[in-house]
Amino acid sequence: MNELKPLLKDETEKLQPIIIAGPCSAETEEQVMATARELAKNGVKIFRAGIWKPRTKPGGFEGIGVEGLQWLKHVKEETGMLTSTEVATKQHVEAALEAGVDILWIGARTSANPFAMQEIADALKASGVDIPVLVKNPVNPDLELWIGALQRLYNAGINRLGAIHRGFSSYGKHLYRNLPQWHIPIELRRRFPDLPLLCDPSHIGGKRELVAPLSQQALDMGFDGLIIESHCDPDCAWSDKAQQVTPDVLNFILNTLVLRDSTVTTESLTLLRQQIDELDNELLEVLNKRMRISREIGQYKKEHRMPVLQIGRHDEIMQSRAKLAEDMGMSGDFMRSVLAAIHEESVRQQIEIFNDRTH
Ligand SMILES: C=C(O[C@@H]1C=C(C(=O)O)C=C[C@H]1O)C(=O)O
Repeated sequence: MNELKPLLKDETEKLQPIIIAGPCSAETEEQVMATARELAKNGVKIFRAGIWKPRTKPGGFEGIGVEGLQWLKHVKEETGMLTSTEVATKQHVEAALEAGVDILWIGARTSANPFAMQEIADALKASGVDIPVLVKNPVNPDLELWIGALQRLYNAGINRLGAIHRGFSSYGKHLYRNLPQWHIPIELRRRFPDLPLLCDPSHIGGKRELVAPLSQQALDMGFDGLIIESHCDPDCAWSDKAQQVTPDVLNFILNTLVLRDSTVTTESLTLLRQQIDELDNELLEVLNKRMRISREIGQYKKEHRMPVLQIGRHDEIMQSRAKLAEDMGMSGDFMRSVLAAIHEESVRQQIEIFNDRTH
C-alpha cells in the first residue's frame, strides 16, 4: 500500500480533522432528513447512515435495506453533504454504487472475514469506480487481519483508502464497549504513515459521555478524523441509542475539541526529550540491577530446591506497587502491566539459572 491517493478529492480534504457524522441506522426518511439537515447546518460535510446492519443476535433491527439508499440520495441533493454507508456483501456494494453513495465503509465483523473482504474487493474492481473506502478494525485485536483487509482492497485498485479504529471486542463488562487498545492503531500508523486514520468514539465508548474524551484522545494521538454517531432523537433510536448524540451535542463536542498541529517544529521539545532519554537510561540500569538480584534469588532457590514461581510474593508486589503508582497519579493497570512484564523476564532469567549446569 505504498501509492495511496488522498482519501477525499474535493475541498473537504482541507477540513482537518475529517468529520463523518450521522445516525447508526437509517430508520425512516424523516429521521434521516431531520438529522442530515441539522448536521449540515452545523457544518458537517460527510453524512453516515447504516443501511444494512450486521447484528450480534437475530431479532434486532437489521437495517432498512435498499429503500434507505434513496434517502441518502435525497440527503446529498438537499444538503450537498457527501454520503457514506457500510457494505458487507457484493450486493451491498453494487446497490450503494448504483445509488451514488460517495464513501463506503467496511464494518468490524466483515473486515475480520477474508472471504467477505475478497468478495467486496472483487465487486469494487468489477465496478471500476474510484471510491474512497474506510476499513474498520476487525472485532478481534488482530492488526495483520486489519492490514490484510486493506490490502485486498488496495490490490483490487482501490487507492483512496482509510482505516477506522472502533475498538476491540472483549468478554465481560468494561468501561468501554470495545477496548481501545490504542497501541494497535498506533502501530498501523507507524507501518502505513500515509494511510488516513479515523477514530469511531461512539463504538469504542458505547456511551454518549465518552464521545468527547475519546475524540480528544484520538486527535491528541494524531488521528486524521472522527466518525461519530448522531441522531435527531437518540433516545428513540432503533439501534445503539446509548451512544448516539444529537447534532447539537455533536456540534458542541466538535467546537470544544482542541486541534493539534502536527506541523509545529519540535525544537522546543529537544531539552525535554533529552531528559526522557536520561530517565530511560536510569530505568534500564534499575531494571538490570533488579534482574541481577532476581538471578541471585534464582541461585538460592536452585540450591534449596524451591520452585521459581512464588505467587504470594508476586501478588504482594503487584498490589503494593499498583497502590503506590495510583498515589503518584499513574494508573494502577499501567503499573500492573509493567510489573507483569518485569516478572515474566525475572522468571525467565531464574529458569535460565535452573537449567545452567555450570552453576
Ligand atoms: C524474585 C523472585 O522470583 C519470582 C520473581 C519475582 C519478581 O521478579 O518480583 C517475584 C516472585 C517470584 O515469582 C522471588 O521469589 O522473590
